[in-house]
Amino acid sequence: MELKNHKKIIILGSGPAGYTAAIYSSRANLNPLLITGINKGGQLMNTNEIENWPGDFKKITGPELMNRMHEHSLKFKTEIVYDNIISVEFKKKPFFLLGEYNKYTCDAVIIATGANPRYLGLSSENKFKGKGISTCAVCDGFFYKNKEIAVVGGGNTAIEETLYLSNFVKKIYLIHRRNNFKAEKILIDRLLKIVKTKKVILHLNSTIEDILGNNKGVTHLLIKNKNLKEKKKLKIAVSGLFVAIGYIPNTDIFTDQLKMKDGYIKIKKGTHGNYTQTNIPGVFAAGDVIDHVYRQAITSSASGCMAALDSERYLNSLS
Ligand SMILES: Cc1cc2nc3c(=O)[nH]c(=O)nc-3n(C[C@H](O)[C@H](O)[C@H](O)COP(=O)(O)OP(=O)(O)OC[C@H]3O[C@@H](n4cnc5c(N)ncnc54)[C@H](O)[C@@H]3O)c2cc1C
Repeated sequence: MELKNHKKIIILGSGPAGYTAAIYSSRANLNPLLITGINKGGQLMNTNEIENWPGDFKKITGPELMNRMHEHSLKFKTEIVYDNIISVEFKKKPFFLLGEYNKYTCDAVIIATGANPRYLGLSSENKFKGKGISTCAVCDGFFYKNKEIAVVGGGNTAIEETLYLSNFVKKIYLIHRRNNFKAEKILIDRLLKIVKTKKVILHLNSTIEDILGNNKGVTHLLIKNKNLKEKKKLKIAVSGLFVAIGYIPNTDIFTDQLKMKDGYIKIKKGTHGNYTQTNIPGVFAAGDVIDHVYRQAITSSASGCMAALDSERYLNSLS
């Protein structure tokens, strides 16, 4: 293995948070190295339609947007390498990162390794990803105006997504495998109010057995109620399914190094709000890897910018 040059700053991840951090760090003359990870471009590579990136009101695909971020980072001379980090040592200085192809050392690091939505695991789910299957109501809900859709899940996210979607879709079938919701009471109360209006139909103790459709996208779901003895499955007509069963932050390699909460990297609170600094000075984190609430391209980019500025201040303090 060739030992790469020591860097002032290394950015892990090539999603909106990583590229934004790279653009800011390069323009601050920090000569950052950005390591893309296996999924170059991040989560947005899986979407064909983005309508909420400010300034891009004409249809733009995820790969187009991420390619532009890549070009933008290169324009300011960010060094970009394709590698996947498999272990890190943050308890000693300089920080050490072991990739599949190379070893790296640096004075500061920005972790922007993102998160991945959890899916149900049905083979039909893969077939309809981006064609009726979504994991983000704020991103895709608008495409289902006045349509009948389903949401699956029983935690805060599922209920929040249902409440959000109920503002513009015609009807929502909320499918949950248990009898009770694992969400905050205030959310459940709001949900039950809408259930009374029949805009939301609950299918509790129920699982999705299959997703049916045609070449245009999802048309029906097959649902099984676990309490009913008969094997008959219910077929409901929907044009979209929002899978809201959680996210898995990409933080396995940091578990014995950094403080975490529910798998997300914990950042310090400061006098002016949240910093992007972790419990280890010099290690910063940005984007979906620290955020289980907003999970948007723009919020990830914004925290990538904050991490770049925070790390610049940190590096200045060393000299
Ligand atoms: C299908 C879909 C559609 C979406 N549509 C929209 C939309 O329309 N609008 C919107 O605002 N948001 C949308 N989102 C949400 C948005 O994509 C995310 O909020 C955003 O991508 C998060 O950016 P990020 O940079 O934090 O992480 P990610 O985009 O998750 O990128 C993480 C990066 O880290 C890298 N990485 C991971 N592990 C390692 C490692 N060990 N070593 C090195 N690198 C690593 C990965 O390769 C990847 O490049 C959508 C999400 C999905 C899944």
